[in-house]
Amino acid sequence: MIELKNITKTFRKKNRDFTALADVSLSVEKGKIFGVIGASGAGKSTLIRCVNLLEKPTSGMVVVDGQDMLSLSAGQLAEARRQIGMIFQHFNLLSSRTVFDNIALPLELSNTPKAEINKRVTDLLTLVGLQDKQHDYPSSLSGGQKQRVAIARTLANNPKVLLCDEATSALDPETTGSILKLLKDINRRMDITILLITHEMHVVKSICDEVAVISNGKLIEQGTVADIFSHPKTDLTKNFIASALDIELPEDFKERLTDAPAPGKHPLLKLEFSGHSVNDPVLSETARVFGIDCNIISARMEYAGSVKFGVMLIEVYSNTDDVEKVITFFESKLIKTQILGYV
Ligand SMILES: Nc1ncnc2c1ncn2[C@@H]1O[C@H](COP(=O)(O)OP(=O)(O)OP(=O)(O)O)[C@@H](O)[C@H]1O
Repeated sequence: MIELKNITKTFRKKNRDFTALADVSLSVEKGKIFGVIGASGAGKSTLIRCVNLLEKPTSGMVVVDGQDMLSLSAGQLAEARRQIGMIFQHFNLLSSRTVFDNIALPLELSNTPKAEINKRVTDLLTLVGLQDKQHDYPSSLSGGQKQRVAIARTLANNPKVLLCDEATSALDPETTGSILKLLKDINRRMDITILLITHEMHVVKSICDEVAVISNGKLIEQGTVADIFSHPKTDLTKNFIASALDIELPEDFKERLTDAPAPGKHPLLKLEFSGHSVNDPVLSETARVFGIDCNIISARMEYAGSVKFGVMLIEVYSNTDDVEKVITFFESKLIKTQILGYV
């Protein structure tokens, strides 16, 4: 449905050429959700804006639903863009129009008959769960409600593709979850292909089928979410995954945590499981082999396909010498292990 082939984009900055995208190629199959993740300035916005030619690539090819976008006339491009919806971090609603009228706008612009507009907008309001807000103005809505209006508005034209430019970055975690669920629902029910950009791996983990990691304008890794999560190759990808899995030490432990060992305190270890880790019952083996008990303080284990990955914080009931043996044992199972301190 979306194909970017060898896209390069250079900007002229202070009389010098700056390469924002370098030879980027990606392909999104119909009906899939594809995420592009990267840090600030990596080139994510430039990349997604190349799909509907809000940004014209310096070289390369953009094909959407079989159409070579760069070969279209202005009229054909306007028509093609109607098939490509886009939502933004800051919603871009018209403050002088009600919720209903914001959603109706694209239909008015395409001269849709009034009765049809009423029916379509009412259906869309139901789809995004905002029937009771139709007469309200954007200023009285929460961020999540504003994004629902923006989603309904972009769906009014029945697009085949939805581009999401950091669509949940301005929202709190709970609202983010509900918007991601809505996007997944739209993808499934309406068979809309979604390309999203984000700097948050949990967004990718929640709804994407495939992911590409962008750094300095280059795609440095791409594959299915299961593959990338279970076998990340680059440090950047590993860091993004770690941020999606990060777990907090409970307050009580934070207060008691010291850097140095002390009588009566136990080492607190952080174990990181990746797709490379051996899937053995390591905690019970530790107890059996070394006679050392472990207490799980906090854990977050996830599965990508059949591969387990995640983070676990454990308290080890042993003296300092013994803990080195335990760490060596975990490392032999390819579980990355670190002493966080003593509690
Ligand atoms: N119109 C422009 N003119 C000059 N440079 C630009 C232009 N647009 C983007 N850039 C540069 O291209 C690089 C990539 O920008 P882009 O906005 O695509 O990054 P991003 O990954 O979306 O970042 P963020 O998450 O902070 O929005 C940046 O260094 C930016 O300064």
